[in-house]
Amino acid sequence: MTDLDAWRDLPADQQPEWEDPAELAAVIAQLAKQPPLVFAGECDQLKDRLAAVARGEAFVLQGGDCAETFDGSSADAVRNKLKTLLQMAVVLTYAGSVPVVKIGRMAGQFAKPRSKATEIRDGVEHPAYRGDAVNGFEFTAEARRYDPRRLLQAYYCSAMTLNLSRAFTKGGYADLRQVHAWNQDFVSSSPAGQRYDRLAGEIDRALAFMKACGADPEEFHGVEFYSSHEALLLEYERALTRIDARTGLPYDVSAHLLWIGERTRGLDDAHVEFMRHIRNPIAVKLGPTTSSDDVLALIERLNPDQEPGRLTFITRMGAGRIRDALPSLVEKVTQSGAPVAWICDPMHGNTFEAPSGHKTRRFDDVLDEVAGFFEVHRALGTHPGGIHIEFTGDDVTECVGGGHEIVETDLHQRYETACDPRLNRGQSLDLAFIVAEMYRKTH
Ligand SMILES: O=C[C@H](O)[C@H](O)COP(=O)(O)O
Ligand SMILES: C=C(OP(=O)(O)O)C(=O)O
Repeated sequence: MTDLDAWRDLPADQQPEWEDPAELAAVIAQLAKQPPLVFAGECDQLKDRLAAVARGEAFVLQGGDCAETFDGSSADAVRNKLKTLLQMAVVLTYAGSVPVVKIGRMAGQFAKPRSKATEIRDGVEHPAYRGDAVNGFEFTAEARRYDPRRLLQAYYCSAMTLNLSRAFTKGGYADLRQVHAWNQDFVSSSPAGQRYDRLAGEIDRALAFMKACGADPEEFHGVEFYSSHEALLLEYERALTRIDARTGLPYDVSAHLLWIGERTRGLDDAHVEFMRHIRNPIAVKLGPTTSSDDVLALIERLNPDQEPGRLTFITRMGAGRIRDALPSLVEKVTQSGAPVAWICDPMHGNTFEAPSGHKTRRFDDVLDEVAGFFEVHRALGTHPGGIHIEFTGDDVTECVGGGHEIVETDLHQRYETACDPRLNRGQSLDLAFIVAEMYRKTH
């Protein structure tokens, strides 16, 4: 058994108990023959970018659906998400004056850890929905059956999404001269759209000025875009791990960046063991109960050689906890000298159930957690390295508050998430403007 399989002997949480091991084995054998979705050289490039973030020279914008779905892997849905991400990135770059590393929570985010193994509705119990890679969202025995063939479908949908993303980000759509075009369907209908349009006007003038001066850099005509997802289903991630011909080292070619979730970051558990051996840049989610010893031990296990850009921490403490829970972690890591990037996920510590039964989040709590993140880093003289959000490019009504003032009784109108509530396009843009302002004030 190689190092890449050592996780098999360790406890692995959140793994579906597939009914038919032979069927799983056949699917895994198929997956192991599929072409890589990303290349090791691209993963190394992202590692370099994240090293710059850890040094305080760039900012990460990471986001996408809570749970991608097979039906949602359409050209329109992918374009809308990318468009929103690009708009947010432009706001952060221009108003925050910082290079932005753009990472989609896209092209692979098909598996979800759940708090409960089953769901009960009106006295009927079925397995919980664990993401389209595992079972279907519909509440029937058939849909909720764990079906390993879905892993192949997750691979194909990831390939499709990544192909579209590469085309959109390199094929002219992401050209900075399109800053107005990304907003055309949005401008008059929303305060965030109007504010964005004014900023786009300033960018247009700056571009015209630069062109008149003879400067038209290549970076203005496309963007670097990276994919990421939670490395939850270890059989899937292992099947997509390949030895890089250049270096002879293993990379998980299912995405550029993989992260370990809050529920599966046990030091001696399977997820940490698997991730220790792949050479991608990786991240770990840290919830409010994380101790500084946990963090130092994770660094020792996952990045013993202190490779810059290899390890990012995504904190998700909750708005009420971040100011107390984060400082000691940042202090201890800083004292240790380990080169880590810190990113704030202001979503996962701020979920609650509305009286209607919808899971939701308050936009103000999201802002407050980001504000707390900036305050802590400012006080400690460390770098607030980015944000990790759940958002969509559509006008859903899943989180309350924001410029359009969605209230709890509006949630049913367009509540479309397959798992946790996402910011809609207006809320995402509002957030980008506010974060840009916070960033500028810290620097
Ligand atoms: O996205 C994160 C988790 O999968 C999600 O918050 C779990 O939700 P649950 O508590 O409804 O299972
Ligand atoms: C499950 C997630 O988050 P966390 O591990 O932080 O709960 C997630 O980001 O989908």
